[in-house]
Formats: sequence, C-alpha cells, structure tokens
Amino acid sequence: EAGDHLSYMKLALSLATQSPPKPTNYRVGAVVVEVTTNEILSTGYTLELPGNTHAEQCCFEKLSEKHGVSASRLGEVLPDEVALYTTVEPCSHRLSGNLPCVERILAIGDKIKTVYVGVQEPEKFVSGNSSKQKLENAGIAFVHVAGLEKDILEVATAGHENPA
Ligand SMILES: Nc1nc(=O)c(N)c(NC[C@H](O)[C@H](O)[C@H](O)COP(=O)(O)O)[nH]1
Ligand SMILES: [Zn+2]
Repeated sequence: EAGDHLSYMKLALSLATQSPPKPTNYRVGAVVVEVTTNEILSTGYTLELPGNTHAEQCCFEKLSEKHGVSASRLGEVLPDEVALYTTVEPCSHRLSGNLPCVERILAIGDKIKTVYVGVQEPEKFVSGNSSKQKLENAGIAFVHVAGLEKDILEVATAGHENPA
C-alpha cells in the first residue's frame, strides 16, 4: 500500500520535470487515481495546458474535457473513490488571483477521498498555505507521502533565481 503511494508520487515527480521553468511558480506534477482499481484517471503538470495552469488544475481540465462537463461538475461523473497525488500541496491562494486548486478540489465534492502530497508549499510566494485545514474540514484526508522532498523541491524551484 505505502509502496503504491510512493510510486504514484514518483510518477507525479516525473511529470513535474516536464514543466517549463518559471520564476513565479513551482513545477508540480499531479496524478488522479481511481482507488479501487488503481486506474490512473488523469495526469497533469504545471503549465501543461494553455494559460497559467497548475498541475492539479490540468488534471481536472482534462477530466472535464473527457467527460464533457465543467470542472466544477466533475463530482457528477467521477467514480466514488478517487485520490489525488500532487508533489506540492494544492494551493490555497495564488498571487495571480486565479482560482486556487484547493477550491477546485472542494468543488468536486466527496469523490476525492484523499489528497497525497510530497511537500508543503514553501513560503516564497504564499505563506501559510491553508489547504490541509480546508480539505480536512471537508472530510478529505490529507496525507504526506515521505521520501521525495529534496527531489520535489529541486524540480519545483528549478526556474527560480536561487533554486532549492
Ligand atoms: N500545488 C501547486 N501546483 C502548481 O502547479 C503550482 N504552480 C503551485 N504554485 C503555488 C504558488 O503559490 C503559485 O504558483 C504562486 O502564488 C503564483 O500564482 P500563479 O501560479 O501565477 O497562479 N502549487
Ligand atoms: Zn494550484
């Protein structure tokens, strides 16, 4: 079981390495998994889709495209037990003003049971990321998958002046 989590987080990390480096965000990778079958429903990495997109946002936009529903209605079409793996915890505020990913997760409702994160968001752009609290308040589990922190931060900050 724990092995599975690490393999999904490693997959998310490999996706993050495809993200074009940028000084104003993090290079993140995310994977949406159907828990009972271990089927990968969607993947995403920062800036994969047009616009200033986040990895988690790309996962959801691909799923809404596939199912022909808006991302906010994904709760109607997703299977009952879904997990999100993301190398950096979902944002709770974005300096661009775009909709934070924690709000995108909450809008999906009770289909996403667990969010697995590789690291907490560094304090560089936004301090006090509140996604853990928001998710747990909504009954969504927030689980840290340990072991890849150094690699995740190196990839995430590769576009910065002084990378991690
Ligand atoms: N979980 C997560 N996935 C991402 O794909 C990504 N880029 C961030 N980054 C969080 C960081 O707080 C925001 O990147 C800045 O606040 C700038 O906001 P924009 O990205 O320009 O909307 N966090
Ligand atoms: Zn985000």
